[in-house]
Amino acid sequence: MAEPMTRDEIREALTRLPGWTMDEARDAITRRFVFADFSEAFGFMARVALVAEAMDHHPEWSNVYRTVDVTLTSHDANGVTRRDLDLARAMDRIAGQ
Ligand SMILES: C[C@H](O)[C@H](O)[C@H]1CNC2=NC(N)=NC(=O)C2=N1
Repeated sequence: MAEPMTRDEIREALTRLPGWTMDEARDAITRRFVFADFSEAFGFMARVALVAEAMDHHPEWSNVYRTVDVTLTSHDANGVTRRDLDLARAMDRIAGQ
């Protein structure tokens, strides 16, 4: 089982992922992405889905029109691991935000 990161380690890593915040209650990191319209939002999700599958690490997310709310946590570690940070970085790159 992967080891979860400490809250201090997560906090330090999030200084380089400014759009993301810690959800301590859920031992996760979260971010809200807002796009120009639904088509952009869904295109983002489609591209992220392929990256997540390739990483074998998947987001918990919901989409309402042009907004995508994302929660990342590592289920097998019951907490945040480097895989969550890697996926967050990939999502930011894909979103261009
Ligand atoms: C069997 C499969 O490899 C595992 O369930 C992977 C899939 N995607 C995953 N995604 C996330 N977020 N956490 C996991 O622990 C995880 N495990």
